[in-house]
Amino acid sequence: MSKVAVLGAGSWGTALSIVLADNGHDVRLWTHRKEQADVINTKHKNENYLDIMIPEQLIAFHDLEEAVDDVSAIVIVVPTKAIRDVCKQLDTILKHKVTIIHASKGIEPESLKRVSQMIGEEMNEYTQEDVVVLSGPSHAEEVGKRQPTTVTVSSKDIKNAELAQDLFFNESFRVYTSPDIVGIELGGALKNIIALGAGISDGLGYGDNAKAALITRGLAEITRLGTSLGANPLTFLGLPGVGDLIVTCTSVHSRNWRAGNLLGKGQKLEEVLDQMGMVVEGVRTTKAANQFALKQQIEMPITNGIYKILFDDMNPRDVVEQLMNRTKKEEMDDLATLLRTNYSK
Ligand SMILES: NC(=O)C1=CN([C@@H]2O[C@H](COP(=O)(O)OP(=O)(O)OC[C@H]3O[C@@H](n4cnc5c(N)ncnc54)[C@H](OP(=O)(O)O)[C@@H]3O)[C@@H](O)[C@H]2O)C=CC1
Ligand SMILES: O=C(CO)COP(=O)(O)O
Repeated sequence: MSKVAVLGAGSWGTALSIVLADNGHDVRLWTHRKEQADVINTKHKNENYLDIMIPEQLIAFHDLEEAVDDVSAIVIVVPTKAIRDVCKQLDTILKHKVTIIHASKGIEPESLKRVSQMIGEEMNEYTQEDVVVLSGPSHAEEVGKRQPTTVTVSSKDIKNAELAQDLFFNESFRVYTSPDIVGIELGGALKNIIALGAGISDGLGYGDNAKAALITRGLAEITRLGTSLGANPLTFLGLPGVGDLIVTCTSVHSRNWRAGNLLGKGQKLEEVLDQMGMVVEGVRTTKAANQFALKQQIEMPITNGIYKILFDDMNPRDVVEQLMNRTKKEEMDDLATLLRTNYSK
């Protein structure tokens, strides 16, 4: 059994710690708030994040140096905007080489960097090739209850991905591997934009037809952006692509869907984020993807519409009207070309 530190004691960090503790590992859950570590260690609950009892062998730490002392693997699960800060701290205190896994889903506005790239940039002894991503349709609320869940791990070095697979795999948490880290990271990040859209659609009172259209056409534009950055288009048909799109667009557990739902009901972005109390990654990722799509002339009308609702205060109904009245086109056009090109390689 291994000694593993999980950095980030929100809902996902807590749920992944439970999986690791169930597998018999010595798990240290690090939080940047001392009072939260004390509550977890006395009540064995992380009340504001996950309504579930935490195994007693799972210990929360506030001191990062203590949390990572002598561990063989570190799982980073803070919101994407905190990745660089946490890695900078880690870089000054890590005394030995470990397996680094991350489970965060977002990309950085301006740079469009993926999380493994940010980790590689902030940690001297590591490159993005060393990092493993864990992603897939996996709401913390269900993982914490040991309900059947499947995810995918990926790294440039397949041995690292297999190490992560061995750490997490159990009878209710099935872990696949994939060689396509670019696609796995982008699938997990970009689906949050579409989940905001699905929430907006439900908030407006539209039905299943509209949501199915958003998921399907959303998948098309995510695939377009992903492949332009080097992802394999087939990855978007797997768990971290269509799988994660389905789970986030159709579940009340999703923070992105819930935020979108409030926007669709007429609330403003600031008030929505104030009441969420948890990270809504899709907001920053919409900004990043929209900037990139405009610059590279990649067709992403749904992302662009959601950007206008979030940042230009455009009325969601007007955005839907614009989307529905775009120029007539063939459904498959460039996607068919993408898939054909990939198959013929
Ligand atoms: N929740 C889920 O089901 C899933 C989430 N994810 C991804 O995991 C990542 C984390 O999400 P989730 O756990 O839901 O988020 P939460 O909002 O539930 O928790 C985020 C945690 O990170 C902490 N944090 C924020 N900034 C820092 C910082 N600078 N240093 C240290 N800790 C910090 C927060 O602390 P504080 O309490 O002080 O705010 C909080 O404990 C996201 O990228 C998300 O997309 C992926 C799959 C499933
Ligand atoms: O990524 C997730 C499930 O796979 C969680 O999505 P939310 O952040 O929208 O809750």
